[in-house]
Amino acid sequence: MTARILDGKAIAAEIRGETAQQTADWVAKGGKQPCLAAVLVGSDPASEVYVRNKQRACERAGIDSQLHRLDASTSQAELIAVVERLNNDPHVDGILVQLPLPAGLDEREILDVVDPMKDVDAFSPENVGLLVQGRPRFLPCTPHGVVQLLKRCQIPVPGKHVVVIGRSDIVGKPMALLLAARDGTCGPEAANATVTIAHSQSDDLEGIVRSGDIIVAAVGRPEMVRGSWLKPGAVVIDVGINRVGDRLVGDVHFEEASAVASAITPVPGGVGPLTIAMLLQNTLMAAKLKTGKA
Ligand SMILES: Nc1nc2c(c(=O)[nH]1)N[C@@H](CN(C=O)c1ccc(C(=O)N[C@@H](CCC(=O)O)C(=O)O)cc1)CN2
Ligand SMILES: [Mg+2]
Repeated sequence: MTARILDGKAIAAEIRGETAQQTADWVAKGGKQPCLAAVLVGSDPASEVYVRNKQRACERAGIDSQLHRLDASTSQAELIAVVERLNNDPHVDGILVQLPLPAGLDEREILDVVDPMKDVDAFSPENVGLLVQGRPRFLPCTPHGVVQLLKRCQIPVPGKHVVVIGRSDIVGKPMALLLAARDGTCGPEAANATVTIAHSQSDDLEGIVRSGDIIVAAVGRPEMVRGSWLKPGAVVIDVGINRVGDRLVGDVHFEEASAVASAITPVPGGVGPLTIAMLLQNTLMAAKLKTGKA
């Protein structure tokens, strides 16, 4: 079997186009141009690329953007003060603090300060809580991107066994919630899957992965999931982005997996671009929510 390649880059472009149109319609009707403020602390090269790509995507979608660059030596109190200033700035609709933060800064405490109505990453406790309760405000970008990818590639999810490998706050946990959501919860994104969360400490991880119809790999370990771990015909969604020398690889061994799976996302060009596409949607939604017209 040679797996079908799920072209996340093309789907992200399609979604960005839809958001650009929706933004133009909103502004034409007298709505305020949405504005996204990104906070980048330090100069991690990958974060620099992601923030630049977010700004470029905003520009192309007709969304205003700001970049607040802070030195790696910024203190916790200084960073909190910047976030609070953005919370109180009426021009700013969406705020994101690019992760990871430099060592010494308490990520959780910073994310707790972001105004939940401007929290377009959906990382604040209030927005995570709403998602858990099945009445989300903003959907978290990467998991929402995965659900859109599955939907737009017409991959059947209801009733399927999805194995999510990884339990991070950003991907694993919200991914499992969205995929397991029942109709009428989590909006049209409800997926009605049977979900297993597996991780590095799971007994018989290979056996668990082999029981999955759909595998979402988000462990952060280069090429950890081997082709021999997969059920023939499984769908493989690789959320990992790992730099190995000058190569970018996912958490799945792509060549081996492609020989066994029915469909697979590449790295790069799979899930990554969808994260940014979904961020734009959340930013437009934040601008609309402010007026009570979302
Ligand atoms: N505040 C946030 N921080 C981080 C998030 C996030 O959603 N919010 N996610 C990741 C980084 N990230 C966005 O911020 C992100 C990662 C990767 C991509 C992407 O398009 N990747 C490309 C490859 C690009 C490359 O060469 O590195 C791909 O997969 O094709 C977009 C966004 C952690 N931090
Ligand atoms: Mg990818």
